[in-house]
Amino acid sequence: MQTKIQIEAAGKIYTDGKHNVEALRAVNLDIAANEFVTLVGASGCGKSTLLRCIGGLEELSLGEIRVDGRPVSGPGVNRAMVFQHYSLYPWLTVMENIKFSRRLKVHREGITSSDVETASGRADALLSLMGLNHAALAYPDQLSGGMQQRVAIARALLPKPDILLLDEPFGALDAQTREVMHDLILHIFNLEKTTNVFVTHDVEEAIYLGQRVVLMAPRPGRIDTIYEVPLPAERDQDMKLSPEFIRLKKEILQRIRETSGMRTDKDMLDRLTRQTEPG
Ligand SMILES: Nc1ncnc2c1ncn2[C@@H]1O[C@H](COP(=O)(O)OP(=O)(O)OP(=O)(O)O)[C@@H](O)[C@H]1O
Repeated sequence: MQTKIQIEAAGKIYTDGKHNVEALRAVNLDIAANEFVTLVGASGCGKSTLLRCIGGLEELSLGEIRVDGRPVSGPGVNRAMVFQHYSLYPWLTVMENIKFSRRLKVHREGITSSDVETASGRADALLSLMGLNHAALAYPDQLSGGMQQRVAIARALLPKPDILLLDEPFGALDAQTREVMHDLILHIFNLEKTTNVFVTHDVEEAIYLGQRVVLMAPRPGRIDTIYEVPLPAERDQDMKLSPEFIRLKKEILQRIRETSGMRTDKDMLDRLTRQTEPG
């Protein structure tokens, strides 16, 4: 098993000069090439921070992240990010959006126009893969949320990244569209052989997509538990009804509740009832 991403004693402290927030403490994690890892945990446990540090959008305060053995010191074309908000350019068509990063690089890094031609072939292929051929000339505001996110994913895949970093990419979509997107993202993962790190609040999504689910805990942000997902590599929606799936979902949800520092509903109800009882 070849290690793709090594996270070693990673720490991140945000400070505004007066207050410090320890967003990550002593995070250690190795992610193999062509592995699909999902990150879950209570709000504020550092999932997005960790993803942004892998992407090079944020600098660690302590420790190191290496990709292919080389320390991450900023963003790179080998690591593409997809966010919850599609961040498409409203004045560009679908196809122009997909090719946009390539166009920018022509100016910035002296990529030749023949590189751009090759990218155009790939852009066409990605457009079909996403089922968006009919929408190539449409503008983002003419598309549904699911279609916009497919454009954002195609744009991220255009430069053939080895690593896809996804921050709640389906968080704004309705349940049916999410299911379709889950199968699409798994299909792309198998085709493109990327290494995926996927942040989500949705435990079911984390289990369905991930080979491992990394549960993080807040204050300070840290890894609490790593779960191997006991499902066959080839997923299908019916697996969500299997006893292993349901058992793991329960276990992870329970642990998120325990680590979130919030009281369980029953505790809270008992307390409220006591406070409102007369005498
Ligand atoms: N730019 C920033 N400046 C200061 N504090 C920050 C910044 N970004 C994140 N934080 C803090 O760091 C901690 C971790 O935040 P982060 O967004 O990584 O968590 P998360 O697990 O992704 O949360 P959520 O699930 O709510 O999106 C939180 O306490 C957050 O308030």
